[in-house]
Amino acid sequence: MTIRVAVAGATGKMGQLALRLIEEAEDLELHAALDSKSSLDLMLGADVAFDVTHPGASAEIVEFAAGAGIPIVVGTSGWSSERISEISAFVRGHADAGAVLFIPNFSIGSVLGTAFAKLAAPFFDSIEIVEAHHAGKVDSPSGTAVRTAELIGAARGPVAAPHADQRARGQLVSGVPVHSLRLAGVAAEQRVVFGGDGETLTITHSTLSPSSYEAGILLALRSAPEASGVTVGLDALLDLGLPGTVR
Ligand SMILES: NC(=O)C1=CN([C@@H]2O[C@H](COP(=O)(O)OP(=O)(O)OC[C@H]3O[C@@H](n4cnc5c(N)ncnc54)[C@H](OP(=O)(O)O)[C@@H]3O)[C@@H](O)[C@H]2O)C=CC1
Ligand SMILES: O=C(O)C1=N[C@H](C(=O)O)C[C@H](O)C1
Repeated sequence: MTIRVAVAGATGKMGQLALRLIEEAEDLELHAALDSKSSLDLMLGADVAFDVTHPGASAEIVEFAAGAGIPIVVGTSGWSSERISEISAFVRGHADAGAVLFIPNFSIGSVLGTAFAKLAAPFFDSIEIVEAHHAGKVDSPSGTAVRTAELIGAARGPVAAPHADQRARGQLVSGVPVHSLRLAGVAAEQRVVFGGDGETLTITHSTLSPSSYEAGILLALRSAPEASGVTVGLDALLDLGLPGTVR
């Protein structure tokens, strides 16, 4: 069966990547390509919608697609668990709502890095995240850092974050200090640093090329038609084979 995909954010870097993947895949077909000026009605009739736009635009796109019964894969950042809860309530309240798959990071290395961080979290009292992205990124902290911090917070409760009221100590997300760098020359990188008794552990993931997102985008697009409700994270679509699966 061919899956017809409507791409929101089609003129952007991620949107262009999605268009190429859809063109190359025999089981995917482009239904519509939307930019910031497009009517969302263009999505109607698609089997799956793909949102890679702007944190300020994503909620309207997600609600439109879900409300129209179109499953949507959301790659746009800026979705905290609090905002996701609002969409979950919306989906629960609409019997015919399309499924919503929030994927903070399509890269398998990043997903594993987050899973390893969740695994390590109960063993360390000091945990901080340093993320670096290209200078054009409009949101901070990154969606990946928010997701990682939320999973760490859920796995262990509060971390030790001395003097967290000082601005240079970062932004607390689920009690975890997150430091965001925005630098020319960088694509994306995340370091989760754990401080213990006489030791530190650092889990680093570096995105070197957008090709790292390709397999995850294809997996999410192919999974969406069969999905229901709200899913968060590519790990939910993968068998990571780790204890304490990252949910
Ligand atoms: N989940 C993941 O693995 C990844 C997620 N991302 C996230 O994806 C998003 C897009 O990233 P990227 O492609 O680099 O961004 P770009 O700036 O390259 O592209 C943004 C796209 O969104 C559109 N857009 C901007 N504002 C609006 C609006 N108000 N309504 C509708 N469409 C709008 C733009 O259209 P126009 O041309 O008309 O302005 C453009 O097509 C970001 O949130 C980023 O953090 C990025 C990489 C990986
Ligand atoms: O804007 C980006 O580039 C990225 N955004 C996502 C995020 O906010 O985590 C994913 C990836 O880090 C690239």
